[in-house]
This record gives sequence, C-alpha cells and structure tokens, in this order.
Amino acid sequence: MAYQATATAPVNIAVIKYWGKRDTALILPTNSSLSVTLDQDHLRSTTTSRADAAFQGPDRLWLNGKEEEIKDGGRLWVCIKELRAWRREMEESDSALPKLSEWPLRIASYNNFPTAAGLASSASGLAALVSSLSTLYALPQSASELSRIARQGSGSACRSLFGGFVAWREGTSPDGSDSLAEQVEPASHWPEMQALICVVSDAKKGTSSTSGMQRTVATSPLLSARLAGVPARMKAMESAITSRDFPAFAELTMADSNQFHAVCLDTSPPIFYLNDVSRAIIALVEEINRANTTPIAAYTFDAGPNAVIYAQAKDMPVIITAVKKFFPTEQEFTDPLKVGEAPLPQGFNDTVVRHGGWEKGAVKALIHTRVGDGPRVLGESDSLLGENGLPKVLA
Ligand SMILES: Nc1ncnc2c1ncn2[C@@H]1O[C@H](COP(=O)(O)OP(=O)(O)OP(=O)(O)O)[C@@H](O)[C@H]1O
Ligand SMILES: C[C@@](O)(CCOP(=O)(O)OP(=O)(O)O)CC(=O)O
Repeated sequence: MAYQATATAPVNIAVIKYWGKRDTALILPTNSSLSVTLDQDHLRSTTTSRADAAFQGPDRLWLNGKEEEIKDGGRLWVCIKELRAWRREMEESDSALPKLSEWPLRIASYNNFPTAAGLASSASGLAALVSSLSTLYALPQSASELSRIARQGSGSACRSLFGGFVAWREGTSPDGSDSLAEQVEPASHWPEMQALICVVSDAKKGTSSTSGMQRTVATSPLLSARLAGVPARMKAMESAITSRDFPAFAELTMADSNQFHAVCLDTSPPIFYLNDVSRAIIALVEEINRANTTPIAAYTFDAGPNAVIYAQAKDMPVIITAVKKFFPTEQEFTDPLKVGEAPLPQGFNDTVVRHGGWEKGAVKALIHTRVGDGPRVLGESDSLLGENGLPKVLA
C-alpha cells in the first residue's frame, strides 16, 4: 500500500534580508527578516512524497531528475526526521492510522527555474518538501509550526510557507521554538504589488549564502551596526505594507539591499555579489525614481547579481520600458501579465546608464510576476513519481 502527496511552494524575495546565524545547527538568525511571496503561476517548486511499505532501503530524493544524497544529520534529513516524528506521535495515539512513519520515502522535486542561481530555489524547494510531507502525513500543525521545520532546511524557506508579505521573527529561545514565520498581510491586501526579475546570471553562484553569511558574522565590524538598525526597519516596513505606502516600502527595500551588500563588502575576504550590470540597474531605478519625484520602483539583490524590481502594477509599464531599452535581453520577453509599456518620466537623464545601453544579453531574461499565495496541494495526476517510485521527469 502506498500513500503520496504532491505540493507546490513559492519563491520569496526578502525586502529586509536575513544575513547571519546565531546558531548554525538550528538555523537561528541574527536578525528578523521580511519578504514578499511571488506567484507560483510563474516560479515554483513542485514536490511529490510517497511512503510505501514495499520500498527497500533508505529514503531517496531526486531534484530535477537527479538523485541528491540525503546525508545523515544534513538539512534534508533533519526536515524529514522532524516531520516523521510528528507522524509517529499521531500513530502512537491512534492505532487505526497506517504506520507511514515506518515506511521508506521516495521524494521527487522539480524547480521550474534555475536551481542554486540566487533565485531562492532553496526557499521554495524546502518549503515544497515540508508541504508535501506534512500533507502525506496528514499533520495537524499550523503553517507557522511547519515553518520551524522548513527553517532548518534553509532559513529563508520558512517564509515560503505563507503567501503575501511574511515576517520571520528571529525569536529569543535557544531551542529555536519561537524562531518562525508569520504572515504580515495576505497577497489580497496589496495585489498591485508586482516584481520584475532581471536575470543577469543563471549560473551557480560563487559564495553560497550559508558560507557567506557566516564569514560576515565572523569578520564584519559593520554587521553590528546593521543588526542594531533592523528592528526599527522591520517596524517601518510592516507599517509601510499595512498602509500600502509604496514610497516608504521602496526606500526601506533599497536601503536594506544596499546595507546587506555593504556588509558583504565589509567581510574578510570580501564577498561581491553585485556586478557592473547589477550596479547599472541600481543607477537606472534611482534615476527613474528621481525623475518621478516619488519612488515608483524598488530594487533588491540577494546573494547574486540578479535584480528584483518591485513596483505597483500601474508603474510596471515604465519600468519594463526602461529595462528593455537599456538592457536588451537575449530571450525575447513575452509578458504573462501583459501590462504593456509606457514612456519614461519627463526629465529622465539617460546618461546615468552607459551610453545607448548595454549589449544584448547583459540581462539574459526578464521574469514578470506578482505577489502570490502560499503552498498548494495538487492532485494524484500531478505526481512526479512513476509507479516504480522513480521520478517521472528526468533532467
Ligand atoms: N526543489 C528542491 N527540493 C529540495 N531541495 C532543493 C530544491 N531546490 C533547491 N534545493 C536545495 O537548495 C540548494 C540551492 O540553494 P542555494 O542557497 O545554493 O541557492 P538559491 O536558493 O538559488 O539561492 P539563494 O537562497 O541564495 O537565493 C540546492 O543545491 C538543493 O540542495
Ligand atoms: C540573501 C538571502 O537570500 C539569504 C538567504 O539565505 P539562505 O536561506 O539561502 O541561507 P541558509 O539558511 O544558510 O540556507 C536573504 C534572504 O532571503 O533573507
């Protein structure tokens, strides 16, 4: 007898960044963070988990058709172990339940966008794993309780268990019980919020977030100044979101991204995630905002050169026009949200970006999406596992 569940989970892009751990084993952060969940219609991880008494040997997992080792004591292993323990508790108190916790697992996952390229695949991937397993095991735990498990898979993954605008509260407890995610506002609160992802590079990045942030904690004198300011910034960001104050949201988002990259530069040896194209995108957005007098766009960069530009739907046509003009893409851009284009603001000074713009392909592709909801449970027909327990989609 086999039981299985398939779930999808979204990507989230932080506007107040998580950068630093106070406990590397439990993944407890040095500061709270806040993110926007992006629409799974465009970017998602899909995961099928199956438990079968007939499976032999240890649990196995495939990512994009390729087997990944579930290392003893590793992050995937910890997430699976904790969810299985919750299932076991249920089975112990209700003998009618099938003993799924005793059966080996087969797990297949698929990301519909580049993995490990600074597009937050570990966040959506670990959230999809936790969602599919908690559905398979019929766990009663809330999304916030599940976020504690996802956090141990990858810190930022805890925020992908919710849609909309999501805070990860750093917590104070040494055991991590209060370091979890909660929704600040649902997607429906500010549906005009959209994101334009400028894919500058989809190659695997040089310095992983995990090792980069620990080097910052160990060596950056600037980090303590950043940490002292985050609580006030979190408060201001939550109030900007609650009151749908885009200019305030934009100022805080850009300041936090710049401060995060400043502490990276302050790390020894320094970490450079931004490149010349990233900096040119910053200059472009700053100039659009200057010419427009109030900010209509906000850039933010994670641990890589790709830009995410947040803007409201009404302003996205201007942003798309500007980005396409100065950064002609390799891949033709067809906008799924079909917002169209619009002229640049009066007084826009195009000398801020290299004369005439960048060569084709400096920005490889554009992904236009919007704020979206949390994990979704799919049906049997969406299973990624074949009857034999091996993945259907091979890379
Ligand atoms: N769908 C998935 N299921 C399980 N694990 C995944 C999945 N997608 C990604 N991962 C894990 O996350 C790793 C990539 O994480 P990494 O932090 O290096 O990149 P990223 O998430 O794209 O970037 P960042 O988090 O810095 O924005 C993969 O090598 C894999 O171990
Ligand atoms: C820059 C960031 O994207 C860093 C994300 O770091 P990870 O969550 O990938 O790190 P680990 O907890 O070590 O897996 C900022 C953010 O998402 O808040």
